[in-house]
Amino acid sequence: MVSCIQQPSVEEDSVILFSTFNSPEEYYTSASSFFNSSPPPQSHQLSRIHFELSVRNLSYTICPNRSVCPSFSHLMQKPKPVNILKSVSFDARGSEILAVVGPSGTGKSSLLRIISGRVKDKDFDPKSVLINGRCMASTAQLRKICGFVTQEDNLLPLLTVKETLMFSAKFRLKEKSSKEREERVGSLMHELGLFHVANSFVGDEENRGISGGERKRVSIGVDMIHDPPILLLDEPTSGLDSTSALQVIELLSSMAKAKQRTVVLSIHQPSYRILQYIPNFLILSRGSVVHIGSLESLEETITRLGFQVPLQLNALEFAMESYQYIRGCKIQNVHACSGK
Ligand SMILES: Nc1ncnc2c1ncn2[C@@H]1O[C@H](COP(=O)(O)OP(=O)(O)OP(=O)(O)O)[C@@H](O)[C@H]1O
Repeated sequence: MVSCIQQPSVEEDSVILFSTFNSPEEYYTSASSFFNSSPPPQSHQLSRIHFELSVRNLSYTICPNRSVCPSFSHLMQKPKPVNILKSVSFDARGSEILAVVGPSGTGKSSLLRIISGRVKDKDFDPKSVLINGRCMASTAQLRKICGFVTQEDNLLPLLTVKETLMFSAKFRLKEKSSKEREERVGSLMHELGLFHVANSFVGDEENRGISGGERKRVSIGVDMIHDPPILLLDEPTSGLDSTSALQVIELLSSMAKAKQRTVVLSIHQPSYRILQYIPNFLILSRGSVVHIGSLESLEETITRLGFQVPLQLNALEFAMESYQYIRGCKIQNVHACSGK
């Protein structure tokens, strides 16, 4: 159900905010019927729809569950609940990349899995995730709106790139005709720069196929086939050489801009060139937010705390290496990221 639509003004390049929807298709259909009133819909108008992702006071605790043989149970400690995320709040805007960074085991993957709806409803409160200001009702709703690219790709080595995307289209675009699915796969391959390898096997470590960067782009395509407005990626550059990593981030940045998509990704040690494509960072330390904002604002915070970033490091590297020192300098204004 779309409950609130603001009249768009194309001339003013206005942002259209929809409050409630059940899926991207529903959203786009509503948008197009809205535009249908007058004048007729234009693709550039539809592409202006923004989805702002907000997270408010998100906490996540797991109680590890281990089933043991009763005769050994007296030897084993009862697992304690693990508090993985603590009151995490941030905003991610459409058309931009927000990078989640932090030391290993700090909760980056858990955060992305939760927002993408891959965690059971009973384990967290879906209401702590808001899209365009409206609380999400369930993880099922999140799964429909957010595409999620996991760190490990789950591609079938003996399928070609085109077959892989057609396979995903068959499951995720059930209501479309095969011609429409073929068209969607074609435009996606074009968008992802995969046309030249359309008929190459994906391959794996044993059967050499496409390159690592191309595999990553295929994985992104598999989860983008239904054109989700919010795209979450867990370490999309891991295992890639610096050039391929840069290509993936460049691609995500241009896709975010072209279709007003909201991109949130986790990343380890981004290179200087990659940093140019990421306007905002969310730094996590032991499940808590220690900084949200641009690299420049991080630098300012570090200086304000009396530290100096060494010449050979950038502010992010310094913050990551000395995170225990900057813990506690949480920037309270969660709107810093969205410039509100
Ligand atoms: N199912 C689970 N059972 C027990 N502990 C878990 C479980 N899932 C996550 N954790 C713990 O939660 C913490 C955060 O894990 P998470 O994978 O989110 O971290 P991360 O920042 O993505 O790490 P990395 O950068 O190494 O991938 C870790 O200490 C991890 O051991």
